[in-house]
Amino acid sequence: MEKQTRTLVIATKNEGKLREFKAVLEPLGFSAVPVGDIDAAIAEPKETGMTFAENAALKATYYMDKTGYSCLADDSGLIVDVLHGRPGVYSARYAGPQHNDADNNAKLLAELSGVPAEKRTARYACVLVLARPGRELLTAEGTCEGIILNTPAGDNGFGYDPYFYIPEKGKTMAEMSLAEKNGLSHRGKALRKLTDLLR
Ligand SMILES: O=P(O)(O)OP(=O)(O)OP(=O)(O)OC[C@H]1O[C@@H](n2cnc3c(O)ncnc32)[C@H](O)[C@@H]1O
Ligand SMILES: [Mg+2]
Repeated sequence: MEKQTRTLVIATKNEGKLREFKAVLEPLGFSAVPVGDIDAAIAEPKETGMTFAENAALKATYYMDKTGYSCLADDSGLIVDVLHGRPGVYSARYAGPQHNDADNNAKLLAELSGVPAEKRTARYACVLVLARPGRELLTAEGTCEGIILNTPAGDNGFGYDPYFYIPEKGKTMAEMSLAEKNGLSHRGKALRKLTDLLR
């Protein structure tokens, strides 16, 4: 019973997200198991929602139904002001369905070409949904403000992190350790809210 309630299946196929989840959840006594370890054959659901919240709920419910476990899903993305919120919910597939970080970053830079630094404001947003058999969904969200650089810096993180600069820290998210990123990121904030709800 104890173990059952403390195991969280992480409903993501993204290794970068999984690393961040484990770093926050495991010290709090949760065992964070990627859904691929439960059943590698489960196909990814189509993310048909128009919002992060809809897609996070869709993924959490889908994987709970497939596995029978409590499943924690994350839907997140990059919101760029001068691009009217793009890529937003399409962040993973901005440059096409292949989910390629390099292609997505190249497209982002092309869209921002000629835009001066002061107009390159952006934020990351994350919505987490925990689906538990027979219970209501739990939701938590977080955001993190930054500026989109023209040249990448750092090798940590994933996705848009080498271009996502945090002025207060004087570095990009890809220049931060896992712990430092989790301390201020959209996902870290959402995760702390969610684990508070579980106490
Ligand atoms: O759906 P799952 O399987 O969780 O994995 P995914 O990568 O497809 O995840 P999303 O559908 O939520 O798309 C989120 C995209 O937004 C970007 N993103 C989100 N959080 C990020 C972060 O912390 N650092 C860099 N890029 C991030 C990145 O391109 C992600 O692929
Ligand atoms: Mg996805």
